[in-house]
Amino acid sequence: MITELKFEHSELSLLTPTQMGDADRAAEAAGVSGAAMMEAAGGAVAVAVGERWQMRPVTVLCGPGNNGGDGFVVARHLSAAGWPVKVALLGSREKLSGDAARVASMWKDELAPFTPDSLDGAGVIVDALFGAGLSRALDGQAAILVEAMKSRRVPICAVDVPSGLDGASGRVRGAAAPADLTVTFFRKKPGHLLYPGRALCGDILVADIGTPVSVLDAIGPNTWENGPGLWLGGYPWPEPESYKYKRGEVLVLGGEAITGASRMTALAASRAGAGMVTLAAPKAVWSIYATALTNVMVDSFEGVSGWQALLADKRRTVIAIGPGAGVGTLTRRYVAAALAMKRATVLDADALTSFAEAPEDLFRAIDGPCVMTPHDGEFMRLFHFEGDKLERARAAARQSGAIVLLKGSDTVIAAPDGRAIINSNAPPQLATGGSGDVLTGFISGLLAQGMTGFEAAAAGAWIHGAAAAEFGLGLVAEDLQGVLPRVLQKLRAQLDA
Ligand SMILES: NC(=O)C1=CN([C@@H]2O[C@H](COP(=O)(O)OP(=O)(O)OC[C@H]3O[C@@H](n4cnc5c(N)ncnc54)[C@H](O)[C@@H]3O)[C@@H](O)[C@H]2O)[C@@H](O)CC1
Ligand SMILES: [K+]
Repeated sequence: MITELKFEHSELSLLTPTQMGDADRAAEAAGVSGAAMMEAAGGAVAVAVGERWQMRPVTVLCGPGNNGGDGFVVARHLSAAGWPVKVALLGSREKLSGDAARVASMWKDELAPFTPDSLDGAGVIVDALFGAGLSRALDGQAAILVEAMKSRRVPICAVDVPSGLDGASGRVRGAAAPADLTVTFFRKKPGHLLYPGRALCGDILVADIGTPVSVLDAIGPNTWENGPGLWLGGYPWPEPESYKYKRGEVLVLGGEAITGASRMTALAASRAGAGMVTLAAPKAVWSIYATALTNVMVDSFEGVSGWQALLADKRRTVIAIGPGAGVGTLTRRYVAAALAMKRATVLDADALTSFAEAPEDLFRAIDGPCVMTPHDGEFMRLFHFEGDKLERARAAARQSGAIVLLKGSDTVIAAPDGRAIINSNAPPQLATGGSGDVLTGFISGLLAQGMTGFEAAAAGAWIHGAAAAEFGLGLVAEDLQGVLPRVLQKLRAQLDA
């Protein structure tokens, strides 16, 4: 069994705007002044702008808080480097305080009026209106300027976040202009990865502004961006002493009407490294499965008692149900029988939809390690939570007691204890029929080899995205398991390097 990984200090940690405020205060308490961090932040943005764009007129839009303070530092650096710089401030210099007031006083030129005219002639705009301190929807002059930025088609560099983007949820409050480049500090925020925020940020750079990593001790991040750094250390590579049962056996329930889905799940589970994979085929369609599968064993069964007999074999450490299973009472009973074994179980697709009328029955039955992999529609049939994707997935995990992997271009993986991971490597071509069946297989295969549900779901989602990216355009779901070996070889090389 692999011990649960700890990754509080990881570079993949995500901090909400509130946590980022805590981090800034803790950094100050540790002796890094706010002024120094603001200088570092503005300096990093100026360097990023200089690296991305050739010298050209720039308009820096500054807000009334420290995000605006960063803007003044950017303006000073670019101006010193010879760039023609205009600065427009929302509000007045007199209303600025603290570090922002100090850096504003170092800007000796006149301020441009805070109107869309300030954007005239700009070859790049630095958006430093609001960052972590956004406290309400944009309105008035701020909203007018953001709308003007949106309509100008001038490249934008956002400081910390595109102003108006809520760093916690990825939602837009009032308005936000899409940036080409976003430079954020110390750690990313969930809103950089959750849609629509992700699409508004453009390329994201994380700059080190001197925040000591030890500030994370008190904050205790419980949200991460998915990446090998979270689970590669515990990845179940085949070892010389492994034998097939040590690498677990996955039992996949085969459907009667649709036989392709569970076959893809089974093949994906074996590619992901399960020692054995058995497809449980209803007697009536056994021959279809048997002729189509070679490295996957096919066992026929009849009815719930037949299924229970297959489950009775204790070597079958992981059970995967859902792809092509069919919606209805029978699938509900198959799921209940599987959950009663208290083994690692992956529930997908029809296994979830079959409980639309009585989700509580499903939650009550979950008593062992369980991973659910709903897409939005399936999720809404079982859960009725409001909020952003992170909040909904977390609430669902807490209510059901399962690891909930809520699919999408920003897949969220949440654990009942509140931890969550946002996946960010899925290319658009992954949105193709059957790709979910493959994901269920990858996760099952990793569970079979001893990963925990949370890690298996995270690693499964990541290798799924990486396989799609590796294949490129023209992908169909069946291609995913075929390119998995290349993804695994690259991961292995990364580990060995
Ligand atoms: N030590 C620190 O705290 C550091 C902060 N940094 C920067 O500071 C930012 C956070 O600074 P703040 O906490 O001052 O917050 P912001 O500068 O993001 O915004 C807060 C200000 O905007 C006003 N405001 C919020 N929403 C508004 C709305 N919709 N319409 C009009 N006014 C609105 C608030 O009343 C307040 O005056 C970060 O995003 C980052 O860019 C960096 O300089 C690094 C160091
Ligand atoms: K901003």
